[in-house]
Amino acid sequence: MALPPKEVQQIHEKIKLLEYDPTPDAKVKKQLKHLHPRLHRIRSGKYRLFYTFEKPYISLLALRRRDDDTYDEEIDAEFLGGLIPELRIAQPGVHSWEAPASDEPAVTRLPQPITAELLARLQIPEEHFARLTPLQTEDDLLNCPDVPAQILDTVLEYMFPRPIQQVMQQPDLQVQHLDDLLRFKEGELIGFLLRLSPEQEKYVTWGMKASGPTLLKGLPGTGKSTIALYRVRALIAELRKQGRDDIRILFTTYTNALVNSSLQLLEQLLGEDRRFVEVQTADRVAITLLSQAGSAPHILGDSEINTLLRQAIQQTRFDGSEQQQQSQRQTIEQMSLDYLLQEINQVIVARQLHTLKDYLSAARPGRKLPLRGIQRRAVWSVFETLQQSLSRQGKITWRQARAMAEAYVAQGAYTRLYDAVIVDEAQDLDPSALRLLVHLCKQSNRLFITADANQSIYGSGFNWSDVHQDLKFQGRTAILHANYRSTREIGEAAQNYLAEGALDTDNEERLYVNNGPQPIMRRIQDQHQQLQLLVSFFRQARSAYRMSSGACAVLCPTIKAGRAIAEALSQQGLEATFMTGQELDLKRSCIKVITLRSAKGLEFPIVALAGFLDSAWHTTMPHTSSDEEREEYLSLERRTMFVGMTRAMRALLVVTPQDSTSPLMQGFDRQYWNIAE
Ligand SMILES: Nc1ncnc2c1ncn2[C@@H]1O[C@H](COP(=O)(O)OP(=O)(O)OP(=O)(O)O)[C@@H](O)[C@H]1O
Repeated sequence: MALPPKEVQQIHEKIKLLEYDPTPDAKVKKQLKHLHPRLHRIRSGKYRLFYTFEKPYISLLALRRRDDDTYDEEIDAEFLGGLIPELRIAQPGVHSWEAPASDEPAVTRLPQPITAELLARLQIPEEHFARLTPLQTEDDLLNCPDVPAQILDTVLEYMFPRPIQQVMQQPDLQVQHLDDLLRFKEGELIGFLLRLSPEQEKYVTWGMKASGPTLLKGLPGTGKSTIALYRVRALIAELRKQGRDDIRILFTTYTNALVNSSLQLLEQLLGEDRRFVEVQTADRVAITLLSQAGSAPHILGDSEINTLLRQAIQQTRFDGSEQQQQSQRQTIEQMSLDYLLQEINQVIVARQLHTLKDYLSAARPGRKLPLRGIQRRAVWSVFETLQQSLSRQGKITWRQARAMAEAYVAQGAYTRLYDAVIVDEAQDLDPSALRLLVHLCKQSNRLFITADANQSIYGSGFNWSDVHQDLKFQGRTAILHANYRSTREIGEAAQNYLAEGALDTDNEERLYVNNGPQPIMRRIQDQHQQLQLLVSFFRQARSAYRMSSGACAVLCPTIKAGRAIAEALSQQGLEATFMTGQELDLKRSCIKVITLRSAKGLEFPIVALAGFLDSAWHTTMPHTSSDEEREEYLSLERRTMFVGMTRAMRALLVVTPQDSTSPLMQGFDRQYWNIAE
């Protein structure tokens, strides 16, 4: 991007030459076996272009200038670089960055000034010039909150070229025609598409002509969402082949934050054809349908439901003999409010059980606490009281809204069905939301679902075919094994932590493309220690990976802990913002502080899990007297922690309270985690 036009032309010619024949010729093209078995370079005037090749691809890794006083060998060696020295410590123990002295980071000056001319060549919008040109040091660039993270990263990348080890770990982007490189430089092309692995490529079109829907499973970071997006393109191509030009495809994500990022990728992937696709959360689909059906429901918030449920428990009159009534009351009192609400939501409302008889014989997959007939009667009575008070107030819950939308479509009242429906992150969808999506799809073989039960953080899993008879995936379930997001060290440490909370143990075989330092677990005594730790970790990781604050995230158990951490970090000069799931703005170049739950589906290069000091997670368990309920709760929250850990791409720190007795703060094995007090 930063090259002057004459040199661009020259380099372009050299790439053409490679396209024709990349093999070494002992003159311009040379193999650099001593640095890496597959590494080559081609000379182009003062520049060296480094590449690898493997039919049918040539991977262009970097372009380096050779100054008059450097030898080729020197530039090659420098270019290869090393792994990040400070973070590479494999032995447990205190890192250099934890020592108090590291609070005063060494100043690294930029190798050349940031000029307006340079910024223009890098295609950076002029509005940012005034903010960028005065910057002098690496730290200035890393911590420049009012410029978008992507822009800072472009300048950083130019100022501090990455060692080849890091470049090789970055995803491969695919260029269809060489001229696209020039078009990109001129700003006519927004970006390039990711090159999928052959395995992933296969699942983009897999089972499209089968007799039923397809399910794609896989560990975190294996590319499920990516494949789902590429599948949209494949479906459009297929429908076009059939002569269709009025295509309608629905792509659903779990959260609003994922709607935005999926839309951006679809725009890049589809260009004009983006108009054929609607991207929504399943809940938005349900609400839109209900308002089209003429009812604009008033939906209750979470805290309102808890209050109503408490009142319902008080008001419920249980039936039967005195003894039976007493035993029912006891059943309810011994259950935690959360567990009772989940029972009502997941088992009764979501499965649309309309009578006590249905509930008495219902399967309750994933629910560990067994409920006998008399106990189910008790739950049913509370459920009925709750329903009555809801209808008196003219309000409904989210679960009910989804169930109503499903019933509306199932009756055949809605005719604008979709040619294809893609459901990403289905593991936490309400059964009735899933059924709604099944009904909305014209043909069951155009339904494509991705899910990872181990990332289920709201419910306790379900059997697909219990949800809908069309959701039988025999012979149409695929599992992805290669993790492209996290390093092996992070992935394996997270898996080891998860062990007891796992719902799906199919994924024994795990592959990784990236390596890095072991994730870090530190036990702290107070808020002050936590803050010091976070500040040094982010400072050091940011500079080790040369990424701006926008690459960093703190994931917290509660909103309260998140707000406190964001404020404390900002006071220490590390701009940080707490964002709720609704407010999430991934482009902001500050440290994002979010809850563990709203991090679902997202990813960040540098992640810390913190804020457990004041949280119920480490002190108390919910009021409960049964082991089963406790076990179910713990495995759910363990999965939530697991989802948080697996958001990290390169560096992960988990901060836990030193005196915690909660099982959630245990289970860190020294074989996988770098642990110290
Ligand atoms: N073939 C590939 N090469 C390089 N990077 C890839 C490849 N496939 C996926 N990725 C990257 O890996 C990351 C994870 O992909 P994605 O979000 O699709 O995974 P996922 O399975 O949906 O993850 P999760 O279930 O944890 O949300 C993304 O940054 C994506 O761009």
